[in-house]
Amino acid sequence: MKVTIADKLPEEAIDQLKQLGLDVDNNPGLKEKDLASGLKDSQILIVRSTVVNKECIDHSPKLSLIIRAGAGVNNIDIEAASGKGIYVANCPGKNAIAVAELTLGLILSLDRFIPQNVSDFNAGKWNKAAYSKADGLYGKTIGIIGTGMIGQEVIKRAQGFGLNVIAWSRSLTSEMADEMEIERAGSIQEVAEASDILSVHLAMNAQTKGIISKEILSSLKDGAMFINTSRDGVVDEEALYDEVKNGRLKAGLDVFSDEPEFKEGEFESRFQGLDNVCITHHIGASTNQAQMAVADDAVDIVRGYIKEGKVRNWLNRCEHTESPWQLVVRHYDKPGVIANVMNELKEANINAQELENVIFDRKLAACCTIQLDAEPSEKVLNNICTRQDEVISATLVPRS
Ligand SMILES: NC(=O)c1ccc[n+]([C@@H]2O[C@H](COP(=O)([O-])OP(=O)(O)OC[C@H]3O[C@@H](n4cnc5c(N)ncnc54)[C@H](O)[C@@H]3O)[C@@H](O)[C@H]2O)c1
Ligand SMILES: O=C(O)[C@H](O)COP(=O)(O)O
Repeated sequence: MKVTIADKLPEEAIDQLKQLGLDVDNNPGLKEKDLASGLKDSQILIVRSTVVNKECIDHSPKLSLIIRAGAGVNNIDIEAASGKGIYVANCPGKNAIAVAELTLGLILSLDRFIPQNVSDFNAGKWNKAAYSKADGLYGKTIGIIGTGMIGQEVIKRAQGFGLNVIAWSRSLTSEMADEMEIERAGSIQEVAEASDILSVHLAMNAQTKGIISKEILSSLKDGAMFINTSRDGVVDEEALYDEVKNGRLKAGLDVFSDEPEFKEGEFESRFQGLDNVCITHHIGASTNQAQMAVADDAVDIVRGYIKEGKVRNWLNRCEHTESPWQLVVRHYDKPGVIANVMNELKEANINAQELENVIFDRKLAACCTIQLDAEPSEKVLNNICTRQDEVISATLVPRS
């Protein structure tokens, strides 16, 4: 089995994949356009931020599993993968601490002018007067949008700095907020109005696109900080640019819309040269600790897939099949039994949506559970049970 790696993974992970007996095509320089021509003979593709588009999926006949070695999966066309029966999985939480650490770094940098301090020092300029105008963080309020893995790690670190925390998240309950010792807000707007610092930690998807709108940004206090280490698409970047250009807000960003696809080289951004903006190179996840943790997780997903046929962190599984009926067939474990059951269902024009077959100790008998899109008639059930040398029992269970 062949695995293609289209981003940089630690050597240890490459070795572990080889030890699993895989043919490893380690090609970290591959870009979206390279992948778009397809992977002719790879069954598994591992990426970090490299885009896996529909063309890649349509032109990769053997591809069966795509792993995002990281958290955000907006670089993968999941809809196209689902249409071709390709598993998509990610490695959630493994880089959350690293991103939280960077988030605090951006906040401290903006408050204490750390990048400008260093850059002036290196240029031989001493400027204690200008750089003694920091406000300090203690006792201020940070607003957290999205209390997932990263949001929660940011909360702990912010509390360590003596910041008060107010948060909004779609699934944040009062009990959870009490446990985290934070204030729970009813809306993003409410968080923005109360915050000296607003930090966003949402996944990027159709519902969160532009969720940090012009109105949200304009309801931040004068001089407030806006921090984004999630994805550029969650914020109205035009509005953000206006707010930082006119000097009303400060921004700490690890993600922005014209982020280069290449790893090293010249580039231009409208955010360059603004003193109230601190931008890093999408390095939230790029500590050794996080990269090792993510890579270990990716290897473990591959291991589970090739050894047990199971995909951990499987993202594109249909959670709710409409199958109203479940057929449980206990049967003798020999060739053709399930095929005969399926044939009876096919004759009755009944579709089997999900199927699981498990085998008992002694390897004589097995149990097959099949989710059906329609109710089989008595006649179909009788036909299945008639093969007494194959079927022990067939029971129809309505799924509620
Ligand atoms: N800068 C980096 O290097 C870096 C590293 C890791 C993750 N990230 C980004 O940060 C994001 C969050 O990562 P995480 O590990 O905390 O993920 P997570 O899955 O634990 O949290 C995601 C959060 O987004 C919220 N969310 C998702 N869909 C939503 C919707 N439709 N409406 C409202 N809320 C929604 C969830 O409720 C949750 O609070 C990732 O998706 C990724 O884009 C960036
Ligand atoms: O979603 C993520 O995990 C991050 O954005 C990390 O991106 P990277 O793997 O390209 O560093």
